[in-house]
Amino acid sequence: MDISTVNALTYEEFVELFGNVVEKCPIISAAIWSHRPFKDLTDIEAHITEFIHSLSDSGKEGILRCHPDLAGRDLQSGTLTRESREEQSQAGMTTLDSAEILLMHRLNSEYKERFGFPFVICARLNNKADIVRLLSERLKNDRAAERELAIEEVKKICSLRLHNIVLSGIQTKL
Ligand SMILES: NC(=O)N[C@H]1NC(=O)NC1=O
Repeated sequence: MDISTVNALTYEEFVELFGNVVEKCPIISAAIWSHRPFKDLTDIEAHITEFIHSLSDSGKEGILRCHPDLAGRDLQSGTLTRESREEQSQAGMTTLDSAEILLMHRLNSEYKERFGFPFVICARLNNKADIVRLLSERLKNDRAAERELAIEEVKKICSLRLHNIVLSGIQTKL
């Protein structure tokens, strides 16, 4: 799919296609649609980044709260979004043994208790061991630093989702 195809999408088509590039935050694609025509994919990403950075701290934390836990309840009950399921599967979260699931639950709860939002990391860029190590390490950060770090991870997830949509040409959805 080239950029002229993207620029020709109606608002409804655009949100249908890009609505989940930031997990469960279709408002972001709804907002950036009005910035068409986009020069290229990098331009779309820049508008998404600008939107996210313009949010207050509570707005950024709201974005983080839209993310499902890694190896959490949604994964166990099969209610993850398609994108999240694929990402969690790629990071090995779908094949944890019961001790590893318990460890993830314990660390996720500890993290949420401390920061008030879930631990977010780009699962496609990390394996199981990285995730457990970074979850433990990031628990030591202060809330402001952790919020910013987690938002950087949201941007990485978003970038990979965007590239996936455009490069794999999910034309069937158009
Ligand atoms: N909590 C969390 O990091 N969730 C996610 N990360 C990712 O790459 N996909 C997700 O759903």
